Amino acid sequence: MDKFVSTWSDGKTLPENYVFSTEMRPGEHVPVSKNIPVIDLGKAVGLDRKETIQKIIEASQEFGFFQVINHGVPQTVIDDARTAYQDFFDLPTEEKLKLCSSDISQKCIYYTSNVVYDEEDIHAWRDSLRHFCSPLEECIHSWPQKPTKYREVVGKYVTEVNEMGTRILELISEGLKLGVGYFANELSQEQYLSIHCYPPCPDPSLTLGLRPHCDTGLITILLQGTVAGLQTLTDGQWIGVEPILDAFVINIGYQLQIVSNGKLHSVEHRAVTNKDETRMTAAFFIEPKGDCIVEPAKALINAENPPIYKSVKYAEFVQVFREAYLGKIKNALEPYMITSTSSLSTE
Ligand SMILES: O=C(O)CCC(=O)C(=O)O
Ligand SMILES: [Fe+2]
Repeated sequence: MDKFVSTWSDGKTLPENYVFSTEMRPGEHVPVSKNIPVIDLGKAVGLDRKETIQKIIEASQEFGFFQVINHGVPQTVIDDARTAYQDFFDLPTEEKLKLCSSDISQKCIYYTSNVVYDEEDIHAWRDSLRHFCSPLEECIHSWPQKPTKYREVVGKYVTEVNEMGTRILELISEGLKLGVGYFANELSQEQYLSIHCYPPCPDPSLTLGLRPHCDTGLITILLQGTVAGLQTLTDGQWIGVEPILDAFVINIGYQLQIVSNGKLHSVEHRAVTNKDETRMTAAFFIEPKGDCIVEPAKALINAENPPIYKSVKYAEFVQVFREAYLGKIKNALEPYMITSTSSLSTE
């Protein structure tokens, strides 16, 4: 089982099946941007609440991304989880391989590049651990048994991060004028965590840690740490998201773009590698249940603002998304757009 990058890489050679096409390669110079808003979530209570909501909505429209500080997730919870992630990836290969699977229905898997590794021509420079988090009391038994503290500390982490995510969704709901608790139902009841480990790479200009994609669900909450690597496509240009220790990067997923009827944007992003340091990130995804029907919120639809997306069953959407991810179709949202190019293609 030597397909895992951290197992075989000597940091000196970049095999051909990790070299992306010229158009996909990240190249050398991508500036880190300070433009993506950093929002103080502590201000979401009291006098500054309205202004904070405004900032979240504007950032979600303009960038599809923002960072949050003063977010209420206790420092010890973040530190302990980070140690647990690190300790997991430091385990002997045989231990990690116990969780190796390409069966995406498994509740906890250790995989490399992409869960559909065998279907890819070019692989991404990354090993990942992914596990479901909802309902926690059921999923937790599938999580790694080693390091021994993993379940306890990551259990606390996902509980806190989910609670913060719920607060952010509540602010978004208020900002979109959808009322209280719009997302507090099956729209947000599926959660999972992906911990990505990007080992040092001999030539970061030729490969990617994670291909360009938009996230499928409502929102993603990423602990990026201090090593840069996340980039977003803004106005046709890739820009780096500034690493801020202990801040969380929030991004809008496709389902929130649908619910907001295109008001909020799910923006393409990718992860690049670097030569010197291992980069480890934790992405927490808040998503609808598989059988949940997602559609533009009725409160946002009127004669001037007709729906621009069709209703879609979330599990079906995820299927289409996987094909888009592998480049089989261009844009996962396209089949669900009411004013889509389908009318043009009949000409
Ligand atoms: O690791 C990162 O910086 C990005 C992770 C990400 O975009 C994802 O898991 O969907
Ligand atoms: Fe993502």
